[in-house]
Amino acid sequence: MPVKNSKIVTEGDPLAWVMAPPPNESEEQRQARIAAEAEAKRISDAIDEELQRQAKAQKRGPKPVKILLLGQSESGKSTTLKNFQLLNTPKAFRAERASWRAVVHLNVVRSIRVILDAMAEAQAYHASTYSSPNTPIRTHAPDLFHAASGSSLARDARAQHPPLTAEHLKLKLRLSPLLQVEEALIRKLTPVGSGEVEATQRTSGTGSHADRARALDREIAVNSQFAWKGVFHRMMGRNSSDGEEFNDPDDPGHVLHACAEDMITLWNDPTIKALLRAQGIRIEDMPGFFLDSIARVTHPKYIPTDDDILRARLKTLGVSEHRFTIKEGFTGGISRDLRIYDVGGHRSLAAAWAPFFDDMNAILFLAPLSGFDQVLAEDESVNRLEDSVLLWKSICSNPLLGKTNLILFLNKIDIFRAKLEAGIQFGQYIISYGNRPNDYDNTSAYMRRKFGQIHREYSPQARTFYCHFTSVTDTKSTSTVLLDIQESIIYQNFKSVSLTG
Ligand SMILES: Nc1nc2c(ncn2[C@@H]2O[C@H](COP(=O)(O)OP(=O)(O)OP(=O)(O)O)[C@@H](O)[C@H]2O)c(=O)[nH]1
Ligand SMILES: [Mg+2]
Repeated sequence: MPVKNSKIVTEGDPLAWVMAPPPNESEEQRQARIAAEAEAKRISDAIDEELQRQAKAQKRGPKPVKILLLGQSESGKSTTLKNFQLLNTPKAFRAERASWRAVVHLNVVRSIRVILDAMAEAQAYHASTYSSPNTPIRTHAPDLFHAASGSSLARDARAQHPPLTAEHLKLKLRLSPLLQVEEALIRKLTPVGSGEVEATQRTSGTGSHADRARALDREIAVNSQFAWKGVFHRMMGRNSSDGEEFNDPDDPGHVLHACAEDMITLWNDPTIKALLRAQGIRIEDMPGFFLDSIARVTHPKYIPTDDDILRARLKTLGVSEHRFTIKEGFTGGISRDLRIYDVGGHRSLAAAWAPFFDDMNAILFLAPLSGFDQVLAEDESVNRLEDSVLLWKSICSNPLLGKTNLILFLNKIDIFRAKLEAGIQFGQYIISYGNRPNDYDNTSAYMRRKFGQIHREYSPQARTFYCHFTSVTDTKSTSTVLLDIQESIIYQNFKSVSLTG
């Protein structure tokens, strides 16, 4: 019987033929099949019901708010992310403090290495009459504004290397174990597959001969924050986050502690300070500067503070998504999912990310104003501020991002101010600024106008220019701005007054 029926049913319908019961089915088999089919249908209905419930819930629930952080390397993207974490998930942020200890240590060692390299260059200079040849370097950006790389300025100053004494050379020798510490820290921070060590420039980057030599130095970049954090959690004692000592006898922190006094002596030595000045190196403006706190950060019981974590420098590799739930109260009673995307700002990639992020509610673009007298680590013929302007232009003009809100942070204004106050002439690097006053108000307003002009001219369709002068290592002022941004995006209602401060 079933054979006949199934034949009739399957005619012209291959799918029905496949689904049809087997030709010689017994009554017992038929019952079992019908029971199995009923069970399968029950399960399938339950799945459908769940899917429908989820779809309804998703329709009802507000969409997640998505923000992409963009900007050149060292512009402050990851630091801004840390501010979002501190604002929305302070407990989780603080629970990970101990993991940052090694990063701070690595930063200290790198700063000391910059000094040791500068000393080596001074020694070489005094040992011979060698003077470096003038390498041709592009001095201006033709289309936007004229920006000089500054190499010739640094070259002039280098002629005044103060001579080093035997005491200096002894100090240099005693600090050499730090080089092994750097290796050990790098190995620990980059478990297999989680990071990469790349050639990069560590100095303030005035493009001098010294900088070119240092371009061969390495900076580590990590892919997944969790991989390296995990390693350090395992290294720590049980109550480490409360300030317990590292229990591991191989902890590189022990060597740092042993070298602390020598590092302090070196950093405070007037000849060394003069030497750094002569070579145009401003360590205090470099990322991850902790030399004014050596005793504290090398103490065996040292646990980084919020400020230390924000100042610690660890280069980002790749892209990472960070999820938060914005708590009720911030958003007037509703709770919303917030997703922040942090990408590595290496030059070859920064602009390439953009098209993958056309569904962002906002792009937060960081342009460090302090880079006006620096060149890129990746390409020393390019002025950093000029590079930021070009990247900004490419984001503004990208048709895929035409409807995305762009929020500009003119960042690192603390370093920017310090440089101007130290007498570094803005107009000497940003040639188009000419000889207008070298003060913060005029120079910052000039740059804001430049970025605003590009935004206006290159946006595919009209949109508002949101700009803020920031120093994202300052958590207090940054949290006010970020709160404003979170709320503005949620309500699709940017408060231009508070954002264009
Ligand atoms: N003084 C000062 N330092 C800052 C400021 N913003 C960031 N920094 C420091 O600059 C360094 C680089 O910041 P990051 O946030 O790591 O830069 P990034 O844009 O994520 O860089 P990549 O990961 O290489 O793309 C860190 O050591 C920060 O502490 C600022 O406004 N002022
Ligand atoms: Mg980063």
